[in-house]
Amino acid sequence: MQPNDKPSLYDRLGGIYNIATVVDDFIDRIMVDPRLNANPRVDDAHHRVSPAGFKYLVTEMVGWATGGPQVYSGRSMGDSHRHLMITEEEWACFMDDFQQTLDKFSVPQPEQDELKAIVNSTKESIVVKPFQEGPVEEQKAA
Ligand code: HEM
Repeated sequence: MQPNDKPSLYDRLGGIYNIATVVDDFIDRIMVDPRLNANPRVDDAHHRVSPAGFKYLVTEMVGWATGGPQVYSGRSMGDSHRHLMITEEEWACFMDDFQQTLDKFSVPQPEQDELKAIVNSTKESIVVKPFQEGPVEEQKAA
């Protein structure tokens, strides 16, 4: 970081220990959220993947996306969610869980806004459009 540059979001969040703590709470929240597990594909995957591995990948991704030294090694958002057929309503529940976690750790508003913008940038790859099969990226490619 140059002396006059604004610190990265990663640094403003307090680095990987803080990020991992927030991800730990968030993943524990979403993996048992009955609103998300009402989708049988999500429920099945939430019982198939290990919480520790899931937390590892999401922590790595958030470190990478916020300007930290981590390099995300997981699958693309399309590849890891396409088969889940996630709806707009489920997306809203996921964001509600996210808000609860951000508030629990009193993440300041500017950093909350930046984190939500990062998460929202993945929405097109994750949420399916109503009345059509397949995620948005596939529909565009078609
Ligand atoms: C309603 C929203 C979402 C739900 C219900 C959901 C659920 C899931 C589930 C069940 C898996 C395991 C899939 C499998 O292995 O079959 C998964 C993987 C993953 N998700 Fe999500 N997800 C959502 C949104 C997001 C968002 C917004 C992000 C990040 C910005 C994210 C990051 C990841 C990552 C990093 C993985 C692991 C990828 C890999 O296995 O390589 N998810 N998600």
